[in-house]
Amino acid sequence: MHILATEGLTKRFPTVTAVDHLTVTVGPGVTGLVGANGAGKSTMIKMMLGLLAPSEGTARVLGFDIVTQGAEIRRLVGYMPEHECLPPDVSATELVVHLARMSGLPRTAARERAADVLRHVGLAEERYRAIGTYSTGMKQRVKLAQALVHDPKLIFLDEPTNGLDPRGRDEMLTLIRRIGTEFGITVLVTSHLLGELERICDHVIVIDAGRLLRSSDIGEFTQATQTLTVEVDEGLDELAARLSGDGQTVSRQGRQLVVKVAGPGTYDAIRDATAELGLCLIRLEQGRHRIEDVFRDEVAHV
Ligand SMILES: Nc1ncnc2c1ncn2[C@@H]1O[C@H](COP(=O)(O)OP(=O)(O)OP(=O)(O)O)[C@@H](O)[C@H]1O
Repeated sequence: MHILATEGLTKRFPTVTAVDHLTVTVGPGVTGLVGANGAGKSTMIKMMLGLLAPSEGTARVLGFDIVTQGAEIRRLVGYMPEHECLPPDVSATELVVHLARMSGLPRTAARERAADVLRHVGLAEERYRAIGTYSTGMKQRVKLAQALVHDPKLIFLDEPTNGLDPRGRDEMLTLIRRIGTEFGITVLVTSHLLGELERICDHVIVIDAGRLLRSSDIGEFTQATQTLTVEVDEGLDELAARLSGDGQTVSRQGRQLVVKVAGPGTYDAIRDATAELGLCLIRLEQGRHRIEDVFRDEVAHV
């Protein structure tokens, strides 16, 4: 079942075509929309919300037409915008309760629902403090909470990890994955950082200059390769020499060795070599294609 489907969707601004004949579908689960800055991700989301009219083409979100049924779509969809847009003088609780009331919830239900979502996104006592005093990570959580408060079927998250430090980024990604799996809400999340979506998405759509480069399940992006990545605490050069001498094809990548799998004997050779050299094996893992590799290769072919 398609949650969202576009057909030749195009948006032209006076000097740039932001979205260019995009035909794509999104199903349930967590989908990543990936592209460099300016690729057209935010423009695409604004069209999906019925806030920006397409120049050409059509699209349906949850079965509703984006041109004529924007209000129906916004009733069922949550939106976390990219840019800072929160009023500094009110608390997270006040803002989220207010937005719950605006979406039609009675006063008591709005309070309860706001408390629930703020707890889910990890805002505790600070939710009573003015938003102007929050860190970037806390503000991102408030933006996420307001996107969830009316119990949407689908949410659009525009660069939710922007401005976060590595730990905040990690926590936000875990939260997004939970929203997709535990709450059963379909998620479309954008990022210009290709690698970070690998962890949380079921499906990835890659766009470049408004055009579709690729739309695939995550497994197809990160298929197993016929290599093993080996990491030891020290003695990497010794190990490389020993494995090469043993007839294995070995290359060094930073602090790791990449060993071509010639057959089951490759695993034995690595085990025996590390044991005989008395090295401490930290990692032995099957190599995988990373989204970055796929993206780089496909952009190179455009
Ligand atoms: N209202 C507008 N008027 C004119 N040009 C616009 C407008 N909105 C976006 N653009 C242009 O359209 C292109 C796509 O912008 P968009 O914001 O959709 O990209 P993006 O992939 O979301 O990137 P970013 O993460 O940097 O926002 C850019 O060249 C941008 O300058």
